[in-house]
Amino acid sequence: MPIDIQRIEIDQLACWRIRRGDNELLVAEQGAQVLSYRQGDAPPIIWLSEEAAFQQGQSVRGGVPICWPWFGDLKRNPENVQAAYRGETEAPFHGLVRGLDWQLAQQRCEGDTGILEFSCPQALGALPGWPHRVELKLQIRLDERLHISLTSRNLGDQPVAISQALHSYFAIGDIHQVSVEGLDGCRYIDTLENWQQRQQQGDLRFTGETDRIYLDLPPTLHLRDPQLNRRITLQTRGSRSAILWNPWIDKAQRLSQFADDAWQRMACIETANTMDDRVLLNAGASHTLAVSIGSESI
Ligand SMILES: O=P(O)(O)OC[C@H]1O[C@@H](O)[C@H](O)[C@@H](O)[C@@H]1O
Repeated sequence: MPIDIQRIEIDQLACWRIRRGDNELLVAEQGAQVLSYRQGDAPPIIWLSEEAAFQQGQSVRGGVPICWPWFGDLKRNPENVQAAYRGETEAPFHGLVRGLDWQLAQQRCEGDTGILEFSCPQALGALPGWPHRVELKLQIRLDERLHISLTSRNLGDQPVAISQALHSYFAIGDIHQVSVEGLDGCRYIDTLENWQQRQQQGDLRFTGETDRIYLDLPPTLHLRDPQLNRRITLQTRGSRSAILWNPWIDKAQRLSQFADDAWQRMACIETANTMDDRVLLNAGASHTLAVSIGSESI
């Protein structure tokens, strides 16, 4: 299986493209953000907005942005995650690293696998308002699936609490037809219903704006897509929570880099450590949050 790894530029962003046979993965150094992933001629698996902007300092809409060292609105995070931020200015949504330049530590092939490794040197004490020293690394591996793993190692001498997510946007045929399998019986927080806690019955179908934090999850979820005749599988490690998100009609109009009708063609399943699944990193401890993404015909 031929593997080709190339550095390319897309507008203002330095990117890496791995080709493995007829599979292609695109990753921006900024935010160590996976931008797109497709297998052969099939529609992409990871969704990238047709209105995506490739500008410095601004997360690209689509792909897999990294939310770290907190997920979402800091004020909605557990106390110890909030306390880790000491900044005077309002804490940015989804943490501090998605618009930063990460460094490519390595690009290599191991047999049939293409590998990129990035590190975020700013997390070692230079993030604004976040005075902790954490070694933060992202490894991306492409074999017949896409494997993304984010490792945080606390190099300080005090514990530090983080929440985080691999904010994955999936490309789908039609939001009205897809379902997410594996959530049955799980607790979730419905952020659109006053953050009330509920319990999932059966598979999830999208019937309106959806913004939920699922808890106590099993390690495998599926996104079933009858229109594209496929089932995307997510296998996670180091995670018991995920955010299921679709902005639907009104919020789509308020989002940056997002076409008014794009909500029909994407759904986010964000592999996470959030709410009571947050991570407390003791001095010297490390934690890896990982997802492997594959697709099969149905
Ligand atoms: O526009 P952003 O900052 O990339 O956030 C997109 C979405 O990210 C999701 O993770 C949140 O649950 C949503 O509430 C949010 O709208």
